[in-house]
Amino acid sequence: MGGGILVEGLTKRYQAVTAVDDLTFEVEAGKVTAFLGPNGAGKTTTLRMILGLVRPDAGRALIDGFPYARLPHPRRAVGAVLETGGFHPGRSGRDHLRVLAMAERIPATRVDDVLVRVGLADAADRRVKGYSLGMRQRLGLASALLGDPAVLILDEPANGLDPAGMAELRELLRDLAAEGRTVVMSSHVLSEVAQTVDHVVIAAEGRLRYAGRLADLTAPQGETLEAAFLRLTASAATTAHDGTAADAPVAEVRSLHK
Ligand SMILES: Nc1ncnc2c1ncn2[C@@H]1O[C@H](COP(=O)(O)OP(=O)(O)OP(=O)(O)O)[C@@H](O)[C@H]1O
Repeated sequence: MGGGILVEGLTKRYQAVTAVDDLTFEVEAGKVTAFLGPNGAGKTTTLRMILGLVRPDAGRALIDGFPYARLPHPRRAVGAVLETGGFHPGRSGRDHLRVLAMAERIPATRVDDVLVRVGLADAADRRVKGYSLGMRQRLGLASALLGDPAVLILDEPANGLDPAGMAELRELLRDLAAEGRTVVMSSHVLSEVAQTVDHVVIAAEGRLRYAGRLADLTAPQGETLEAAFLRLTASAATTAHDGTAADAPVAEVRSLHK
C-alpha cells in the first residue's frame, strides 16, 4: 500500500523558541506508531510540517518518498486529524462527509463505509453541535479515512473517548495498520498507547529522545511505558521552553527497521 514517513533534520524556530530541533526518525508502514512528548515538545509542529502546513527552517519530511506538496494525490495519500474543531455545527455528520467527498472527488458511497468503520452510523444524521467530544473524534477520523489513505496522521485521537471508545479505536487503528497503512498518533494517555502501538517516537524540547520498538524501550528494564517516558523526558520538566535549555542527551535512538 506504500506509505511510510521519513523525518530528517527537521527544525522549526519561532523567535527565541526552537519548537523542533534537528529531529530525525522514520515511521514504518504496517505499524501503529505513537508520537509522544511532554507539553510543548514540538509534536503538533512536527505533524504540521509533515503535512506541509508549517514550513521547516531546516530538514525535510517525506511521505512515501515525497514532500507533502509533491504527492501526486495528497488527500488520498494522507488522511489527518489535527484538531476536532472545524465542523459546521448545524450540519449532520453525514452531510459533513458528503461535502468533503464531493470537494475531493471521492465516491459518495465511501461516506457510509467510513461512518460504519468509525462506529458513527447511528448518529450520522444528527447535527454535529449535539455531538460529544468522542463523537467529534470519530467524525474527524471518518473524514481522514474518506480517501482510503495509505498514511494516517492523528493528533490525540483518544482524547474524549470513553473506555469502550478507546478499545474500539485501538482495534480500528490496529486493523488499519494490518492493512498495510502507516498510522501515526500523538497521545497523552500512555496506558492506552502501551496497549495500542508497535513503535514509539519520543521527543522533548523539540529533540528526539527515542525512536524504535515499544518492546525494546520497556523490556530491558522491565519498565512501564510511563516510567520510560518520564526517564527519557525528565529534563524537559525542569527547563524553560525559551531556547536556553541545555542540550538533552539522546538516550536511545534505534532504527525502526529492526
Ligand atoms: N505558531 C507559533 N508561534 C510561536 N510559538 C509556537 C507556535 N507554534 C508552536 N509554538 C511553540 O513551539 C513549542 C512546541 O509547540 P507544539 O504545539 O508543537 O508542542 P506539542 O508537543 O504539540 O505540545 P502539546 O502536547 O502541549 O500540544 C512550544 O513552545 C510552543 O509554544
